[in-house]
Amino acid sequence: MISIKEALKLVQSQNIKTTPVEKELSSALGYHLAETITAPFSMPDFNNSAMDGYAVCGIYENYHIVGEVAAGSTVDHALEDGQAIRIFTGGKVPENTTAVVMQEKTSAEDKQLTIIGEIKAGQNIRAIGDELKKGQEVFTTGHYINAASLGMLASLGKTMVKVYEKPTIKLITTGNELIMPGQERKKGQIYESNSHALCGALLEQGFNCCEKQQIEDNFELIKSGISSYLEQTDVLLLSGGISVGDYDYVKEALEENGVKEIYYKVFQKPGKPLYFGRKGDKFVFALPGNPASSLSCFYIHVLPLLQRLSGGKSDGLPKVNLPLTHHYELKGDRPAFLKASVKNSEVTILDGQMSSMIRSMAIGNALVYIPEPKKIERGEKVQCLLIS
Ligand SMILES: Nc1nc2c(c(=O)[nH]1)N[C@H]1C(S)=C(S)[C@@H](COP(=O)(O)OP(=O)(O)OC[C@H]3O[C@@H](n4cnc5c(N)ncnc54)[C@H](O)[C@@H]3O)O[C@H]1N2
Ligand code: MOO
Repeated sequence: MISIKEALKLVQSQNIKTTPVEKELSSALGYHLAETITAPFSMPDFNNSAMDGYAVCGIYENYHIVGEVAAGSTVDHALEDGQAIRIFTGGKVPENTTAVVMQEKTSAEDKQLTIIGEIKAGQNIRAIGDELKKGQEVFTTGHYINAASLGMLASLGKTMVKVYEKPTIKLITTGNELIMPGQERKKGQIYESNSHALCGALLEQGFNCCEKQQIEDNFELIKSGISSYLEQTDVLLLSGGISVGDYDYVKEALEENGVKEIYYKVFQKPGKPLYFGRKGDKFVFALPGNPASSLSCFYIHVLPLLQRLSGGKSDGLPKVNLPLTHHYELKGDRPAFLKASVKNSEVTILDGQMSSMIRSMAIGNALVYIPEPKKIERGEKVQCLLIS
């Protein structure tokens, strides 16, 4: 059995292959850049008005109005001393403009403009290069494309960007006791739920479960299920059948498929019988079947690999240290990831910590990591992994 730190390091140290692809900007949300972006022109690349008002030349109380500049007008204007021009937000500021005065601080009659209050040179002018200079680095390789990045890239005139492809992911759930929601259930059977939680977690984190299947506890069926999925996917996830029971066939079926074990069993709760292996460029995680174990193992151990495979720089869920709202004692012997709720910059460890219990995870939004069994006082800071 290895420690959590060792397990994470083993994932982190894998040689991986990332694939750069060209994507249209409209479908690049959630990807990581596979190129460095530099500004092809300054932003803004013409001096423009930050207000609806008047561009004025010189600092006076009265000006002579000589015309108008609407946003989008490409006509070149030049002001002379004592002249003003009507201008609108985003409009190109004429040559020789001293400042732009917002409409509310002026009064205009015929061609005569009177200023109310003081004018400061340069006011309300968005100058060339204020945000970016031509040639300046905008984003580096690995940058995560969020909504604002799409806006930034579009404002630089980009229609295509080079991003890292995301890994393809398939999921096999195993267990004779599992039936599908909607089917009639007999005592001894339960509804298969892990695939729903795992596919949801994948989506939540920007990945897709391309295909999933449920296989009964039958060695040959599990072996051939693994074989066909492994051929077509970058990452194979399995749930259940990875412990030591007589019907736990997953580990052996993976071996028979030529998957090399990187680790098996992590000293943690939940998720002790976690398996990680690889075959060539393909990675396999066999997650323990208990619902909370499989989902926590996904967030803690699978997500960092998926992030690396998609060219990202993050290392799993975001982490913060927050004070606990109550006293807590971690019993047992294993380091634990406890289902918790973060609210108002504090964290509460929830009831229902057993590996079979998923409701506490559903109503919570974080996992609290406690590295060893101990008593923790109210107000003491603990590490929180933020799920949402
Ligand atoms: N003798 C030992 N028994 C167990 C050990 C151990 O060390 N020695 N470890 C326990 C721990 S810890 C875990 S976690 C589980 C993991 O076992 P498996 O990965 O083999 O999972 P299963 O036995 O198939 O299932 C466990 C549990 O979860 C339910 N389950 C499974 N798949 C699903 C699904 N897709 N949807 C909903 N629920 C699912 C299943 O019915 C079982 O109740 O092993 C312990 N045992
Ligand atoms: O590791 Mo298991 O997930 O404790 O029940």
